Amino acid sequence: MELSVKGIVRRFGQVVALGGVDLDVAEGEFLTILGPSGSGKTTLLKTVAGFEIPDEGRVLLGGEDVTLAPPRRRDVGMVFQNYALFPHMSVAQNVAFPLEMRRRPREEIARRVAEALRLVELEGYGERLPRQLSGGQQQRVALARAIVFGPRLLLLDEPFGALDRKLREALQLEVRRLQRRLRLTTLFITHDQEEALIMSDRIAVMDKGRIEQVGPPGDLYARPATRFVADFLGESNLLDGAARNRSASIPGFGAVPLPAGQPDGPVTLLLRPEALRVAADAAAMPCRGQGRVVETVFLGQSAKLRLALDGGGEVLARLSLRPSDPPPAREGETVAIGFAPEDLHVVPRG
Ligand SMILES: Nc1ncnc2c1ncn2[C@@H]1O[C@H](COP(=O)(O)OP(=O)(O)OP(=O)(O)O)[C@@H](O)[C@H]1O
Repeated sequence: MELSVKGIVRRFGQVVALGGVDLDVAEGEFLTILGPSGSGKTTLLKTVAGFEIPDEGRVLLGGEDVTLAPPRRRDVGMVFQNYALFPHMSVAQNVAFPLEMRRRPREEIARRVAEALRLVELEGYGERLPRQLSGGQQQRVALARAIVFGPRLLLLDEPFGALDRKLREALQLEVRRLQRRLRLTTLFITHDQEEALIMSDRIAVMDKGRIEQVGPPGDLYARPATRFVADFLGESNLLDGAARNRSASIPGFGAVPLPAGQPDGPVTLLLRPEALRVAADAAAMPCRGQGRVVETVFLGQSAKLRLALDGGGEVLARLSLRPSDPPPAREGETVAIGFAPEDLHVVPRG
């Protein structure tokens, strides 16, 4: 493993910011830490960077224990939300800074700075000052500065947070391409689940100083290990029912079949909104109920329907639409709702 975090505990007085975190990041991997505000993401990143010393646990980089090593000894490149470029230095001087610190020869600095600026598509911007650049360009300079010295690990803490949506999407893809091309081992922090799904090889979902689950985006989305992960990553219907003899009775839908090995007792089932069908499309589905359309939201390529179930409770359906499709249902209308049992996922814990 390029980066291994083992049993990290960090307390601030009564607050347990990190409550025993284990994490491995492979060489060339893009791993995202996703979690709500206050879950401990930044504290974890700072511990890896060397700005925080943990109360317990170890940080290994390339097999070497760096838990107590100062940041400059760790060979880690970093980009934060708020640019943090040196305002009085030109773009080229900003990018050259890590190489100057390492006392690299002048020709090497010139060559590497030019190459880094080319990689972030800012050739010809070397003489400008940061304030003469847009927010997105400044973040690209910060990225060039973070990679110019060939770091062993790249740390990104909400680097697109201050940018508008269009620019953020463009930079997300740009960073991803660059990261793949250079095979940079990357630890990325965000609270934006969509961003995590787009960027990552794997996602680690954090809550209250702990990692709830780690896995590829598709796995976490389809098979969340906890209620928190199911809820935090994507939109979800969490249906509480009672399991008995490989089926569960769910209010509004009656008995639905469960996978083998499911013990009897209370069970929480995840049903993603896109698994639901309504009105005529529901007829062919093995599991069916009925509900009243409480709200419809048109989203262009899809529509979102909030439905009040006959048995009490609500579910959210997401229906994909073709341009020629009529509206799927009107508010106030009562419609059939259906789904296939293989789209149910039993949420294991919590
Ligand atoms: N220096 C500090 N002193 C006291 N408490 C701290 C300190 N740094 C972090 N904390 C607390 O530790 C917890 C985790 O904070 P952290 O900044 O790591 O969360 P986060 O997930 O990065 O949040 P955000 O997304 O809002 O940045 C919070 O409860 C925070 O208030």
